[in-house]
Parts: sequence; structure tokens; C-alpha cells
Amino acid sequence: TFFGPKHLKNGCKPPPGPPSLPIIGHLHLLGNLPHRTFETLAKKYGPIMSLRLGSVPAIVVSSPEAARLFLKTHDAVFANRPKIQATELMSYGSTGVATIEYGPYWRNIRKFCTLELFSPSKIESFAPLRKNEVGILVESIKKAAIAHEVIDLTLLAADFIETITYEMILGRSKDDRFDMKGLIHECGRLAGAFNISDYVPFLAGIDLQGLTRDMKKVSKDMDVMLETIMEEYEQDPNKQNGHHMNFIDKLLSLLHKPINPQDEEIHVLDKTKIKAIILDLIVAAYESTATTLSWTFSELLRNPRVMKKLQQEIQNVVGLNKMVEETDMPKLKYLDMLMRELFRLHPVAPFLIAHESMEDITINGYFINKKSRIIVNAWAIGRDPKIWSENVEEFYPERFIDSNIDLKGRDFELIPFGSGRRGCPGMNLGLTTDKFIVAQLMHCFDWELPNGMKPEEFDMNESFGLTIPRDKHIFALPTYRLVQ
Ligand code: HEM
Repeated sequence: TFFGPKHLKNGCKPPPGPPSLPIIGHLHLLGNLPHRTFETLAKKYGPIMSLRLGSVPAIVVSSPEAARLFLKTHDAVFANRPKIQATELMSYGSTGVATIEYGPYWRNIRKFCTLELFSPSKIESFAPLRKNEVGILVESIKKAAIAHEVIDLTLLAADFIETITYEMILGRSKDDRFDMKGLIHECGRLAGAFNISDYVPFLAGIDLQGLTRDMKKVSKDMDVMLETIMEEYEQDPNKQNGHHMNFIDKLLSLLHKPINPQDEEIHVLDKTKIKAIILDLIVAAYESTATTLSWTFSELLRNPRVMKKLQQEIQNVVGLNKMVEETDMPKLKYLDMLMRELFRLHPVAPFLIAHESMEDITINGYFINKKSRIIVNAWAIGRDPKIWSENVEEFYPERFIDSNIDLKGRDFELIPFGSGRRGCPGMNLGLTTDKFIVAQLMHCFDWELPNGMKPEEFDMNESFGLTIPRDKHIFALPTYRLVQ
């Protein structure tokens, strides 16, 4: 079998796993929703489980204790990202901040992004943008409410996130020449797919699933968009050259210069590297934030009790005669619990982003090969009845009343943003945006399902990619509820 004697090291075996087939290993087991398949398999084989994806060894991690071992105790060994066809083709040879291999260049670009995009003062500096755009959104929903029109909430939320992503990262208003959100959505689908070409190399040329073809197309379209944006920037006579520079200005001002002149290894930024950084950022920012919103609205529509309780809390703190401000957020304790509950059930990146081991290592007596694919099943951890009691499937924010379990990467029961070196640097930015828009839309409107649909009939089907988007859009009927 695959796990023959050569895989024994110091008498240690690889972690347990199901029997595999020749050549394809376990690829045939995955199904359409692999996070669910892996959850079922881990119940039988344990929280550190071996799989073989064609020729690639993979370890599936499915408990808080195991996640702590991989993302904290031995974080440095697992801080690499695998090079897969998706990142090679769609992220300029795996050179963006989320896809690049672990090392000094990654550290420098991550530091740059943190300083220019994710720091508390930068997040704060985008507050007027969020406020303005949420205001516009509320006005448009108000019109629909007056006309008793059902609205596509998924689309409105996606447009909102697209607009602020453009402003924050690309430093410009949304541009109707490009379907950025469509391209990003396609990137997410392709980057999350288990691509046979990655695992069974001799089949790569055949492109059985048609993924290579789709990746080439989306990367070409993305490149046209990024090239156009960068060219227009360079030709813009008003481009900033003082202290009000935005993210893309700052990045472009480093063109042909080292990103960190003090570093022992000098990495000069060229145009392709800049495109790769931007691309990874817009994909990571848009897809996760928009998907989170769509699941939050889904759970609220399906659980009118929770929606009412949230509305009541905001009403008590803010009052019905004005809109929510971001400064109200720290007072909204129920909203905070609600978001933790949301990420427990819907960690939008079910497997985080794949990690890869950089050396052979023995963990809990199990031998793990260098270059193993590490799949942390954050989705399964959120639904483990041993951690969360029997009502795991229920959307019940009150479970956090007496619980300090937080979602920021310290508590391994709840890791929607991952943890450790490769954990999400955009966490606070994403959370700030999502919480504000959820609070505002629930405060300004009552929401009902269309055509007398009952909450329990509301469809919660998922599709699968790097994130788990809803299968279908959400339609709902708003009623304005503020007195002004
Ligand atoms: C609700 C919103 C968000 C969620 C749930 C989320 C989730 C995640 C997860 C699970 C990872 C992978 C962690 C790992 O592999 O261990 C990640 C990585 C990343 N996220 Fe986020 N994210 C969100 C928002 C954002 C935003 C708004 C940005 C940027 C503006 C962003 C930028 C990134 C980047 C650059 C990485 C890669 C980090 C690295 O490889 O070093 N994320 N995110």
C-alpha cells in the first residue's frame, strides 16, 4: 500500500486514514461538499487523519487540540502554502500575499499590507467610506420598501462590498467596465476545487474537469483589469505624491524599488509582483466579506427570534430615530455573540487556505511528510457536539453568553480566520465592515421572506470553493422601521 515501510520513521506511522485506491488515492471520496465528507471521515479516523490526494499526502485536522498543534505549537513548520495550478495560473506563479511561499519576501509584503491596509488607524480611515456607502444602500432599499418590492439581498450586499473593496484597495470608484465580483467569484470556485491535475500529474494535460481552461480564462480577464487600472494610474496627472497616498499609490511608488531596503534579502517589486499582491488582496477581501454577509442574512431570515432580539438591542442602544454609527458597535453585545455564532456554523473558508509542511515532522506520535497538504476543517470543528453540545445545528447566539470563546485565533474551537503566522491579516477590517452593515440593515428595516414563505422553508444549500457561498441568492421584502 501507499503507507509502506518507507513511510515509517523512527517507528512512527502516518496518521490513520481510510483505505485508498491506486493512483487516485482518496480523490473519489470527496463528493460535492468535501467539508462534510471530511467531517464524516474524521468521526471514524480521528482528528488528525491521513488522506492521499492522488500522489499528494494530505492531513485533515478536525479538532481544536489538533488545530492548536498545527497552527500554534508547530506553526513555523506548517506556514508554507502549496503551489497548485490555481495559484500558479491565477496568482502570477503563486506570488501574491496569500499564495506565496513562506519566507522573507512574504514577511515583507505582509508587513507592508498590514501597515497600509489593516492597521487600526487605516481601518478607521475607511469609516467615512463605509458610512457613506451604507447610507446609499439604505436609501435604495427604502425605495424598494415603499414600493413593496422584493429585493435581491445577496446582490445588494455583494455590490456594497465590491464598491468598498475598489475604494480601499484599488483607490478608485467601482468600474462598470469590469465584472470584478464575477471574476473573484470564479477565482474562489477554481482555487477551492480539488483539481485532478494537481494530484495525478499524468492527467494534467487532459484537464478532465475543465478547470485549467477556466483558470486561464479568468486569469487573462483579471490581468486585463489590473493592467488597465495600473496604466490609468500611471497616466493620471492628479496621482497623489504626498502624504494622502492610498494603498495602490503606495504600492506603485515602490515599483522597481526594494520593498524593504533593510532586509538581508533584497526583493525588488516589479509590475507582476504588484499585480499579484493586489489580486490576492481583492480576492481575499471581497469573497470572504461578501459570503459572510449572505450567511448572516440567511440565518437572520431563518431565525426571526434572533433578528428581533438584535433589533431590540440596537433600538435600546441607538433609538429608532437615528441610524447606527460605527461607534455604537462596542455596545452591541448580542451582535457580537451573533457574529461568533455565525462563524461557528459558517466559517466562510471551511478549510482556511491550505497550508503545507516544510519539513518531516512527528506530531502526537504520527509521522508527517515534508510537503504534505494541511487541511484544517474549521467547518467541522464548529459543528462538533463534544465542543458545542447537542444543539450544534441550531443558530443560537445565546450559547456565547457565558463563553469567552473568541474568534480571533486564540481559541481553537472557533477559527474562521485561521491562526498563527498565516492567519488572516484582514480580520478586523472584515469584521468591522460586516458588523456595521448587518447592524444598519437590521436596524433600518424589518425583513420578511417573499410570497409568505415560512422561515423553516428557507433554502440553506451551499456550494463549494475556497469559500462556501450560498447556492442561491436571498430574496426578501423590506419594511422601513425608523421614525424619520
Ligand atoms: C469576514 C471576513 C474574512 C474572513 C472570514 C477571512 C478568513 C481568512 C482565512 C480563513 C484565511 C486563511 C488563514 C490560514 O490559512 O490559516 C485568510 C487569509 C487571508 N486573508 Fe482573510 N478573511 C476575511 C477578510 C479579509 C479581508 C477584508 C482581507 C483584505 C483586505 C483579507 C486578507 C487576507 C489575506 C491577505 C490572507 C492571507 C494571509 C497569508 O497567507 O499570510 N481577509 N482569511
